[in-house]
Amino acid sequence: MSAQLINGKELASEKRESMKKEVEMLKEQGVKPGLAVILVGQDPASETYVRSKHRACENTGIHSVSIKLPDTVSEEELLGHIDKLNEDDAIDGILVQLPLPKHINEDAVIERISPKKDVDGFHPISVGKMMIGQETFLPCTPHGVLEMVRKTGIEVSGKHVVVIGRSNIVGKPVGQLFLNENATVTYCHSRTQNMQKHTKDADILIVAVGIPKFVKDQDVKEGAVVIDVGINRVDGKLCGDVDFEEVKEVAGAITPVPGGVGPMTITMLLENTIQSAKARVRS
Ligand SMILES: Nc1nc2c(c(=O)[nH]1)N[C@@H](CN(C=O)c1ccc(C(=O)N[C@@H](CCC(=O)O)C(=O)O)cc1)CN2
Ligand SMILES: [Mg+2]
Repeated sequence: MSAQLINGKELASEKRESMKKEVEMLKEQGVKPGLAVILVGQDPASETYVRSKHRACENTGIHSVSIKLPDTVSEEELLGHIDKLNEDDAIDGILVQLPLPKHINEDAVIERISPKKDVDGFHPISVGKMMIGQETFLPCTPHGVLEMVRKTGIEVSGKHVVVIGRSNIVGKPVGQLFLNENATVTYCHSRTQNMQKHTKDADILIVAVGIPKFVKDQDVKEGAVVIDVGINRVDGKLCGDVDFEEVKEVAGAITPVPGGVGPMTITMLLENTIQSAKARVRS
């Protein structure tokens, strides 16, 4: 393998160590950061992610509250839970695990969360602030991606960043975050013609397309940084959207799956929760 491995698990645990200290300092000032996680239904992957979030909170000293609702819950009842959490002074961050069952309007749910507690960074106010470069909660996966690229030590300013995927959770915001860092950003998606022409020109290639091993060695420029946001289960095994075995021979640096972007997503959620608790201290 010629590429540098960008180890998300390691970076996440380094960051969590310094977060523990920040939480201790907040507690000395009488504030214990609190996160509420709402899970609707019993999707096994979502249950795993929610468990990981609670475990990460526990290890960092953050108080976490779990609200589990059946997949038959009405939108109104779910919104009622959010209203209560918005008013709860012990809660600094609220998140609703996505995806939600089809009968619930995801946009309405996200918009009900107070922007002051929007630690996922999905609320239109948070998204708008990020777009115009104002301080706000940054969405966790895109922020984790930026931190991982920073870890490689390569300068982002002026680089060509190509994003494959345009979801509201990852693709669109990750491109915006890199634009805010003065990168030149290209988005590729299902309607893009001659995608390889774009990907082959990327200094930093970010892949969030949801197709196992979609990116092959011939799609990547020699020495590029390749960030794989995909998490796919194939024959009971996890793999990303990048064909790791092929691409690692061409890339300059690459993230693995598992152990890459995933652990950083949860770490950036902790960071947002701590940021929100700090705002509580100041208020
Ligand atoms: N409300 C939200 N919903 C969802 C988000 C989100 O940020 N907020 N992101 C994803 C799921 N997600 C967090 O919620 C998440 C996904 C993956 C991982 C992770 O650590 N993955 C591990 C592999 C774990 C496994 O065995 O499956 C890895 O990549 O190493 C953490 C968080 C969608 N929903
Ligand atoms: Mg090949």
